Amino acid sequence: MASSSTLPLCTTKTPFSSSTNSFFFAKPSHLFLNGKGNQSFKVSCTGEHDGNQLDAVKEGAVDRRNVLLGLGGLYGATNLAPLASAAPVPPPDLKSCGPATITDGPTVPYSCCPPTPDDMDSVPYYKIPRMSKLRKRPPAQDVSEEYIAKYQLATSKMRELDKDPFDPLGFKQQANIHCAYCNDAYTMGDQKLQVHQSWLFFPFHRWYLYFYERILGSLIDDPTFALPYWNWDHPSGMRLPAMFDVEGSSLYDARRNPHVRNGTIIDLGFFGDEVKTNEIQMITNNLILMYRQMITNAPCPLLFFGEPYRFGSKPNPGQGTIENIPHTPVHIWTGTVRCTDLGNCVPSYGEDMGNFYSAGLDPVFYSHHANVDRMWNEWKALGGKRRDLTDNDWLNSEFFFYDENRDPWRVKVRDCLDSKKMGYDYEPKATPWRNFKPGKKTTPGKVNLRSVKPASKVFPLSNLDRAICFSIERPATSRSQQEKDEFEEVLTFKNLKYDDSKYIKFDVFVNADKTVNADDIDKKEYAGSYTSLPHVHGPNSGNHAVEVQEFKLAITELLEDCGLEDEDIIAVTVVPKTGGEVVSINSVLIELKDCY
Ligand SMILES: O=C1C=CC=CC1=O
Ligand SMILES: [Cu+2]
Repeated sequence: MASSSTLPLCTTKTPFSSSTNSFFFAKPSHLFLNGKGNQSFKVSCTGEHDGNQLDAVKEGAVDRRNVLLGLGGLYGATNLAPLASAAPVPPPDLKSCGPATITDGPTVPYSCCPPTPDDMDSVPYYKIPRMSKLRKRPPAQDVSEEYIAKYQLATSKMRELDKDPFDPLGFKQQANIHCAYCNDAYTMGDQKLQVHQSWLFFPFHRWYLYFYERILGSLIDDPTFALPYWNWDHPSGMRLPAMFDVEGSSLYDARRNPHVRNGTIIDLGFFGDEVKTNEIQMITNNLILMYRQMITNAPCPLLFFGEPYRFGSKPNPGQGTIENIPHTPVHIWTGTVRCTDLGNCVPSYGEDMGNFYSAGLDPVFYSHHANVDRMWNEWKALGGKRRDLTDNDWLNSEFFFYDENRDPWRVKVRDCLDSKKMGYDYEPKATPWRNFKPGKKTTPGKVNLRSVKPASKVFPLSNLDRAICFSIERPATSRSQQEKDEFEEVLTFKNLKYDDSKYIKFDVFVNADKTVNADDIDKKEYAGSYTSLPHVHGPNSGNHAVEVQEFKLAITELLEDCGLEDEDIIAVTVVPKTGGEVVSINSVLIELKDCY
């Protein structure tokens, strides 16, 4: 599909009072108006893109600078969405379900398509049945033997249904749901559908677990049955829950990394780079990561949920903080790693948990995602600007599932925002990470900026094969609390390019130098990490180059903690952990961004 590379032409018929008023596309679906004070505006954009005539007009009044204007139907060409109108992601058309494409997986064609209803168009919208009693999901490390026996029985009954490979309630068919939605089996317009690396991540997995749990309950005739959550955000849950590690049990999976079996403390940042440290430090690192991903780096909805993903969008627009870490590292830590006979073990899509197509074949997947889902509730409970997105393209996106009666249903994101309304909740467990601000300040005072190159001399960076340290200007200093409440200070890495057949991870520190020990992230200067999984590619897909527009880290709180708020220039250090040699970064800047 030929696509023009220019953005639609927009003109403002706006009685702006001064020449400083201008506008620009800062995100494909958002237009920023640089304006001051109160004023009315009318922006009309006309343009043509791929045969779609665009006519979008938005009127209104703005009352502050840098207003964020969501021009409903307007997209920048980079989004490749139909410019005539924005649209939510529709449910997959099962008739177009095709073979999965899998990296490092089976070489033979692998199908994970579910049985197709006769008439897809007549599949109705699901209505959540009334529940007399909430199902309460327990922390996996605290359940009784009786509960474990019940869960084992339900899972073995589900596995027995595999005797009919087309029974939608079978264990393999249930695992194939994840494969179909993640390994290119479904298309969306002329793109492949992928529910990871975007704002669909949380709602898709919530609906997925909702039906999985109800099917298990129906198999043991217990509508109150609730999945256990792998409580990896609490020190007592930072190991593989014992119930999954009993050989011969229906909850066991032989295809796991051997290190999960001896009660090893999990590394919630694992990307194949074994951190050499002791258990206490690992638990500390894990709690620091949880604090950064739930609090420091996720003050705003899009930073938590992930980037917009609409009808026609390319897959993988960008992941939220929790999908990034700890969700993906838990997958990779649990899945097998391939070791050469020289003992060089690297994660390489290790089944089951480490590969999209097979992750659901490990029963612990559903407990892992139960805790990911619990983080959605915990994040909103933190308050501030932490709330659900209000974009209708998110709210009206849809998925398709079979229920416990083998009936096909369409479901919407907007109907899964409140787990209690869906009939389940989580048994409470302490969240020690809430107050676990990094304690140590590694760099006394300020890094000596005279010995550090400015970002303009370091970027564009052709590869990240070693730690780099650079200085960068801030857009404002000594910001008032009101300004900090209104605009988040964000460190943004622009146009990352890399070979996405590789695992990528790098850590970011503010006001630390290149000698910083990245295995001990209990330091105020640790800002966060970028991670990327190898993405699946079809056969003969050739070049695996991918370009990620932005990687953002919210640093308002970190600057406060490090006593840097009055500095107009700060030092940033980037430490490669996995795959840095194939990463290039075009530029880095610090910007003030509206929290949306
Ligand atoms: O979401 C996933 C991330 C990594 C590997 C498998 C998954 O399902
Ligand atoms: Cu997952």
